[in-house]
Amino acid sequence: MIPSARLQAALELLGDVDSAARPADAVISSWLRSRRKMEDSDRGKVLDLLAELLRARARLDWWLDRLGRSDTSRNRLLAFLVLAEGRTPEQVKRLFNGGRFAPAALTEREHALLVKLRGSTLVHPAMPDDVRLECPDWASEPLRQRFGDSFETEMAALLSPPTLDLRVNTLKASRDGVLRELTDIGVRAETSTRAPQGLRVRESLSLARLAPLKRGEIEIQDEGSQLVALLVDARPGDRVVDFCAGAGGKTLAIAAQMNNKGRIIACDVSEGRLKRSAERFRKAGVHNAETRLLASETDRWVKRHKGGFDRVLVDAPCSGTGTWRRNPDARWRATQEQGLDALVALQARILASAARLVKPGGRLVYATCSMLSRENEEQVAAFLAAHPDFEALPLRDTAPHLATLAEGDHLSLTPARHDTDGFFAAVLQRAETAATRHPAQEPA
Ligand SMILES: C[S@@+](CC[C@H](N)C(=O)[O-])C[C@H]1O[C@@H](n2cnc3c(N)ncnc32)[C@H](O)[C@@H]1O
Repeated sequence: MIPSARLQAALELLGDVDSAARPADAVISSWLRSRRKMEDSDRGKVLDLLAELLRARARLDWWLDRLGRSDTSRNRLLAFLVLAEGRTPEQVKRLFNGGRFAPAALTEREHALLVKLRGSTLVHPAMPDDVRLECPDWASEPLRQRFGDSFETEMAALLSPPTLDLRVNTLKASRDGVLRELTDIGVRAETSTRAPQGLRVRESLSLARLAPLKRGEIEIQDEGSQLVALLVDARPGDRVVDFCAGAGGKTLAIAAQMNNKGRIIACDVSEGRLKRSAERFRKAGVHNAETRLLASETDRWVKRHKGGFDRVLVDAPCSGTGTWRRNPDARWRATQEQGLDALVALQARILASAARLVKPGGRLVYATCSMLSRENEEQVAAFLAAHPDFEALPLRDTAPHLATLAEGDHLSLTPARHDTDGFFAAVLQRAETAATRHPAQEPA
């Protein structure tokens, strides 16, 4: 594919992402399905460029606004080519040449824009900090409060490209075996530092090269997400609920921990996601998982099964602030759709309802991929205040090998500190019944 054709493909894709109500990864999946014949390397280059454009959005729009231009996809791309890639207006003109697969030829006004931008870079001294750091207004204050002096470092880490992390599915393969296979075909992979079944790939590659992925022997899963699934500490034979299972990423990891023994129920309010999870269970050789579509968090199924489970994971819908490396568009989407207040209220309702499923002595794990205290520590504190039969178990006790990843009692991961997505997880235990805790006091 010639460079101008790749630019045209990136421009079309950016236009689709900008105009869609769906997250960028859903738009990209549809686009990939319609471009099956495109060479892997071309696809990779188009997607890398799209990710760069999405990561630079606030800075590009700042420049366009300063120069009195509208923030169209085309203007963003033009500005990016000069500001981020250092191209001259003449070079851009040669790419935007109106050829068969190339972007339409530059207008005079567009050429003038390029000339005004020539010699500048993405960042300008007059740029407000939040623009420079690509931090949306709604998240700036809570993230500054959360990180204090480390705010800039954390924001900068969220602008770096994400790592490709894999989890080896122990139902089908061993980590050593998969690592050997990947190394043999020249993939630069290494074992994860903390997740026992994790591998990290240190290069940008086409997933088509990963044969174990096709065979269901590995899943793509951030190391942080793998650690959250580990905290559920599900044992073979347990009864487990994954309350917000989505497309089953954590359900798969938990089913493998359970060695396919016992029962895990993947619940969600999204039928589409649950369908995808069921397909993934089949591919991964998971036999102990089933899906349960809920009408809402208070679906009658929850009441009917109260006190029935050893482990309940609530991987709550959240602002996704911890995943901005991976989903740069989420910054500009999260609160447009729901608003942080509404999300926090929903999390509280989900947590309270799902807690009913936990049996005495059982555990409730509350997790988010958010880095905002309101969705994390404050949410857990409010839950504990309203549910005196639950207590928080310190991470140093539930997972001593992960103790250094704790803030207070809970797991707290950030891209800058741990080179994972941002994750939070709290392990909450329901008290045993008085009868089990104090058998001596039972009436004869
Ligand atoms: C963070 S995602 C889950 C990701 C998934 N656990 C994984 O590891 O791939 C949150 C999920 O919560 C679901 N959800 C939203 N509202 C819900 C509710 N009221 N009850 C249960 N699940 C809900 C969403 O559909 C979404 O799939």
